[in-house]
Amino acid sequence: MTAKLNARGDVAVLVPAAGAGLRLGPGGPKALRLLAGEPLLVHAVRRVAASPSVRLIVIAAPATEVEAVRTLLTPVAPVTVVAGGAERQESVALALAAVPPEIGIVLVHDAARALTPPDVIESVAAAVREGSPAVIPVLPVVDTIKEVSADDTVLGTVDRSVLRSVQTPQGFRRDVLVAAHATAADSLTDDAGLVEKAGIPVTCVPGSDMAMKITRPLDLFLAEALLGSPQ
Ligand SMILES: Nc1ccn([C@@H]2O[C@H](COP(=O)(O)OP(=O)(O)OP(=O)(O)O)[C@@H](O)[C@H]2O)c(=O)n1
Ligand SMILES: C[C@](O)(CO)[C@H](O)COP(=O)(O)O
Repeated sequence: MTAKLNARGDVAVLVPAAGAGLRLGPGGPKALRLLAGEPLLVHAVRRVAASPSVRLIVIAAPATEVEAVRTLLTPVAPVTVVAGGAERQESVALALAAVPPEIGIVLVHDAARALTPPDVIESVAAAVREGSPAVIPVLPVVDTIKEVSADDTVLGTVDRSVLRSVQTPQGFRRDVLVAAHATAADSLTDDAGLVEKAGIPVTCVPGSDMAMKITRPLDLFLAEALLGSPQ
């Protein structure tokens, strides 16, 4: 059954899903790779659609898979599908262009973080609604972190108490995200980075182990185990 989105919701979620998944190895675009028999994108969109704040979902799909992604997601949730770009940042900008101006809160959420629970999506949206212009879910860093030189000599040990591992969804006031993308001079790995560069404060909220990014082959095994664990 297709999940209905909340017509009274105030949030659009952009789902960049156009990446090749090179680090995952051969097997086609990562968002369409299977986890427990279903594409990662289906897992991700199902959880986004279960978030009561969400009124609109825009997917940036691999350019050759736009129709296939529309067909794939028809039984899952009503979505808008656009062709993504060569870089993640371009895919996000293309999806952002499909958000009507009356939606004031925009979240950007990697298809690769396929198991992110709806409550993380809700807490990011709530923090933007309560007045933060930009919000990111984070986890503490658990390893000791070293700074090293190009020849692998240790230069020093970084104070990890001031570091955070950053997840998605990242949430923004729509005007803040639009301005950050419009003025972006460099390619950055996340959207909050663009907002930081514009001098706008970015607030952290707790992330979740379930929001891990499926990047390497090991991550698929870990995600499959997480799916089977009590959540
Ligand atoms: N041109 C791109 C590149 C990435 N993404 C999306 O951005 C998210 C985070 O990217 P990452 O996990 O690094 O995915 P890939 O770029 O596919 O991975 P790799 O670097 O291993 O190829 C993913 O959902 C991916 O589909 C995108 O929409 N468009
Ligand atoms: C946006 C992101 O998921 C935050 O951790 C991440 O930066 C995606 O990009 P990457 O290509 O894996 O660096």
